[in-house]
Amino acid sequence: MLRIAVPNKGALSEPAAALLSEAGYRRRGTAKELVLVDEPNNVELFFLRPRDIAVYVGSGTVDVGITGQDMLADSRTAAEVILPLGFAHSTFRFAAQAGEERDLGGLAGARIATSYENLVEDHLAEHGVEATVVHLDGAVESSIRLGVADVIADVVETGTTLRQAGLSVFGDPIMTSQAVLFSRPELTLDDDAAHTLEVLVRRVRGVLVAREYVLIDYDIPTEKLEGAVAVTPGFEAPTVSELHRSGWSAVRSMVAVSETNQVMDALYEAGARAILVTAIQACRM
Ligand SMILES: Nc1ncnc2c1ncn2[C@@H]1O[C@H](COP(=O)(O)OP(=O)(O)OP(=O)(O)O)[C@@H](O)[C@H]1O
Ligand SMILES: O=P(O)(O)OC[C@H]1O[C@H](OP(=O)(O)OP(=O)(O)O)[C@H](O)[C@@H]1O
Ligand SMILES: [Mg+2]
Repeated sequence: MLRIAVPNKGALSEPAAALLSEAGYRRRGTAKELVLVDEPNNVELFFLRPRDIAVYVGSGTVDVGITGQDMLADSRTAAEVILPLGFAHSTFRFAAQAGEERDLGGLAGARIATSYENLVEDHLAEHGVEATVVHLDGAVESSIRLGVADVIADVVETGTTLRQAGLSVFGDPIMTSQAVLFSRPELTLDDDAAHTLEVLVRRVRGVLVAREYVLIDYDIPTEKLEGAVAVTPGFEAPTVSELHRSGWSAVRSMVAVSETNQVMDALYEAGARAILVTAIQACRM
């Protein structure tokens, strides 16, 4: 069986469970269930704190895991990213009270509060800045007002939390992050587990593609086909069939969800009609 570490709490937990469930794996019944054996799929899921997942995977007790790249960096565990998972997108940034922003050099001697101590220390060391890192478990945005730090380094997604605390970011992002499926470097598995991992990766890729792409169908006068096909090249090539009306063709292709409306407009202008968009339920690429 392949052993997979899955986040049990926090921002990663629900999207990770949803992704695995869409990929055909069993969902746990309650948040109290810590281990789940999914016999038909040959996997054992361990629900662990996202911060600990790098430790388990790094030590080899679990084969692969899902966590955030920032947490992985903070764990200082040697890891190999198998697949970025397209959720929990965030940046990791310094922030200070509005008006107190500074450049990286201006951090010398400052007290920096963070839950990602190693990530911050490694970044400071890389840039030759000496500062005091204050470790806090969470809600670090409050630490400046409460007097334990001069600046913070934390996860920023929308920036809402920072704004509400009257803080603003400064300097370049320390890193950008998203959830990833990862293993330890040069993972060796028996044939059975190796095949299960291949299937897992193929299935998850399928879910990501199904989320990011739609199918587009349209009719086009055959003389205008080349122009339209150039707008919808698809992955390999679009499917073109004859319409039961002389001089017309029907085309089917995959298009990125984010570009759907621009593509439909461009197709219409290129002479396409009956342009239909359909969601992809599942796929194997
Ligand atoms: N608001 C958010 N938007 C996007 N990604 C986020 C957000 N908050 C956290 N993350 C990402 O989720 C991962 C786990 O962070 P999370 O906050 O869930 O862990 P934690 O702080 O240890 O747990 P908890 O918040 O439950 O104490 C990190 O990779 C982080 O970048
Ligand atoms: O930029 P935003 O969209 O506001 O999101 C970022 C916030 O989300 C996370 O907090 P979380 O809810 O995990 O609380 P924590 O600080 O206790 O970890 C993170 O630590 C930031 O505080
Ligand atoms: Mg958090």
